Amino acid sequence: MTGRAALSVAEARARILADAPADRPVEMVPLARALGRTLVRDLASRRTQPPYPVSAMDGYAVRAADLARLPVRLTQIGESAAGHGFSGRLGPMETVRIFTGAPTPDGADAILIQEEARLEAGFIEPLRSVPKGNFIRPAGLDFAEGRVLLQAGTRLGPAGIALAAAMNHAELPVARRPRVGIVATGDELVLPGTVIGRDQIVASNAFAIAALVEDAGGEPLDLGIAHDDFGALEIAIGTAIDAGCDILATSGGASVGDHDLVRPALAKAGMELNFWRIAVRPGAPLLHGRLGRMAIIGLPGNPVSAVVGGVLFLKPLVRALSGDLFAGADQSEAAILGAAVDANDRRQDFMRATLEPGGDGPPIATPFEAQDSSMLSVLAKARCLLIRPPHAPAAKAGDPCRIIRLPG
Ligand SMILES: Nc1nc2c(c(=O)[nH]1)N[C@H]1C(S)=C(S)[C@@H](COP(=O)(O)OP(=O)(O)OC[C@H]3O[C@@H](n4cnc5c(N)ncnc54)[C@H](O)[C@@H]3O)O[C@H]1N2
Ligand code: MOO
Repeated sequence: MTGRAALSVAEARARILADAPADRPVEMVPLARALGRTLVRDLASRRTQPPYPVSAMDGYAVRAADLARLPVRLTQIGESAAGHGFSGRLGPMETVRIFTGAPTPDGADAILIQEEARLEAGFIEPLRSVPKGNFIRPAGLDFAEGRVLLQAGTRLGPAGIALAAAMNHAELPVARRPRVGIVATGDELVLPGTVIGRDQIVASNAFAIAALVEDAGGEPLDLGIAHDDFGALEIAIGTAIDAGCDILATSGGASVGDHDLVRPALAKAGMELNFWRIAVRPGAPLLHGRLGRMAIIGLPGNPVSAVVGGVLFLKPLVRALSGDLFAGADQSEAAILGAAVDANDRRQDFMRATLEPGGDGPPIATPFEAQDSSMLSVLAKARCLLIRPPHAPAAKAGDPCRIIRLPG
């Protein structure tokens, strides 16, 4: 970092999201593949639910007035089960055996549960009176045909998917998952599970970034490892464009060293740079730009910096391109410091921390001693990032703080 004022985390995220195209390609997906997808159109019900009055219990369909003065004896004239209603009509002192979910027969206005009736000499003898409407779910209790029950921008979870099914939609209009090309850069990198030479290290960033993308609702596309030369980077950039990537996420080569070629290679390919380097720790050499319709997020190579940059910037962009109207919402939540922390400098700090339940209050976040941005062993133990605002004064255990939970 140089001494000049760098963008804040919030400004950088806002600029990335402001640059994201609002019109997302739409695709229809079957209900079974809709989990986590975002609706792009309001969904109105194609039917009324329940479509007719139904019984909420197993028992007897009755006329409440017949039970006003007990004892009485009712004659059972038929049965109504779910899927097999009773086609006749209930007259005075008549009853129909009924089961949960079955249509209420014409003439009946209440359900007497079977625990409150007994069979007496071939008749049904109610043990109590019931009010009109007892245990009857009226038609349209849940929803009526034509009503919009799921709004555009809704992220579909189990309940939303069930509701869409109940509304008689087999396929749902959702935003196409953004495709994210991922390229790791560095001469030292080799794939896990291969023979590792001297001076080589195992490439791990692409796996973390792909997992983050998948978790956020995107479609990761691994473009492999590009060596630190213009040719290799050009090929990777070209492959991302040809594959129709919405985003190209690079890792490594983002800093100021002689072999940090990502920015010059992207510039050579025609990228319009939005910004490079921000006031954050870890992950300062973050880059954002645009190459045609493809957004570029250049993440630093340090493994923790790559993940933190992924959580803070790539995830909201993937969410935005997935149709999520709240993609830019603050991801942070309140917590209590579990240990003292030093005063912060001008970079907003995201310290790796444990997270424990705080009883009735907010959870307790305790930062690890080791905060080096190369240490995946610490990141993997962390449950959250403890946010230290720029120029925050020293704070002690018990002070309020803000955190971002880490995925997984
Ligand atoms: N003189 C300066 N040096 C550095 C600065 C600076 O401002 N001035 N910034 C530092 C900061 S902050 C960071 S973060 C790093 C980021 O550098 P790069 O993005 O160029 O990353 P590399 O140099 O390529 O790699 C850094 C580190 O991470 C390892 N790495 C890279 N890719 C992967 C991968 N896919 N999987 C696992 N590990 C990876 C790489 O071997 C290096 O050890 O720059 C500082 N320097
Ligand atoms: O920002 Mo770098 O991520 O300090 O290590």
